[in-house]
Amino acid sequence: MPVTSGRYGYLGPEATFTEAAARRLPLLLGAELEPFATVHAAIDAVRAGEVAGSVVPLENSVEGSVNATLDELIRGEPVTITAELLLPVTFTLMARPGVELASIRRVITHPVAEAQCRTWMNKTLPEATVSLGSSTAAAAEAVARGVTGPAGEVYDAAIAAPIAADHYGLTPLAGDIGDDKDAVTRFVLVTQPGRPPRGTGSDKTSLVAYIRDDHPGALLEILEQFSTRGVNLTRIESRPTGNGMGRYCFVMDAEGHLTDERVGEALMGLRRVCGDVRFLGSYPRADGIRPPVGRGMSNDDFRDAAAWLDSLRHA
Ligand SMILES: O=C(O)C(=O)Cc1ccccc1
Repeated sequence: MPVTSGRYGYLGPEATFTEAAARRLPLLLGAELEPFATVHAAIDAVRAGEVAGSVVPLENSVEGSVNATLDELIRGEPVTITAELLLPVTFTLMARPGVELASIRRVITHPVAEAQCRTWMNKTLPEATVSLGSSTAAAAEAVARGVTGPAGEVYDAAIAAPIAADHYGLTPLAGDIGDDKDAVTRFVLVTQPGRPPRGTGSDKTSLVAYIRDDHPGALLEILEQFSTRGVNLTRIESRPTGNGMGRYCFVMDAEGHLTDERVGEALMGLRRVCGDVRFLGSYPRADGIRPPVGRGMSNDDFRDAAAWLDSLRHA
């Protein structure tokens, strides 16, 4: 059994949006935080027991899922989500002191930031090329240190969090350059599998369903498990399993907690119709929404029905 500690990891280096998210997570208040260079390294440290958990970006309101994170949840040794946090993000273009906006030709940033600043970049710096790095802070650090790209190219500027400019000694050239001013990113705390936090009445359950033998209606079968039990899905996404062309799994977020009868019944249904099901955790919703429970779908309704069946079987 790996040894865990009170330390937590996050997608680094220092001054990433993920660090800001980790510092806002109530569960991690006062915890020692350690940066990791990639999502993979941050989650592998959880698997190895080097840290008690890691905070990673999962999805963005504009760009969608962070595939590096989804793939860690889908493949390899299982880990679970214990908490989520929503963070508004604003982007700043920054360069070494003395570099002028008009002279910028090469920019580096994280893929999520690149997607969100595309309109501004096309309008303001149409000649510039944008390279992708492992995080916005790694991009800022590369600019500050004059790190060169694979073809020896020097990056003139980075798109990163406003605090990254201060942190890496760069000069902000333009602030709030995101196309959607209300963009929000969802971050999750990933830990080793274990008993989920208690249900709060405002919870989400994440899971991965792997199809058993591709066949017509396979996705419908999966969806039916939720709809017939009145469980609303807040997200569903297909990802390649990594085991051959055309093999997909579905990553889903459902409303409710593992201990809710309707969620438990839906999970049992999935277990019957899927090749495999990976439980990715039940945790409090960051938006605090308490969705209404449909008629006949409450815990009491399910328990009452189970007791009735039992009475028939044992009459
Ligand atoms: O690169 C970062 O700073 C991250 O934490 C990932 C990210 C990038 C862009 C928006 C939100 C999160």
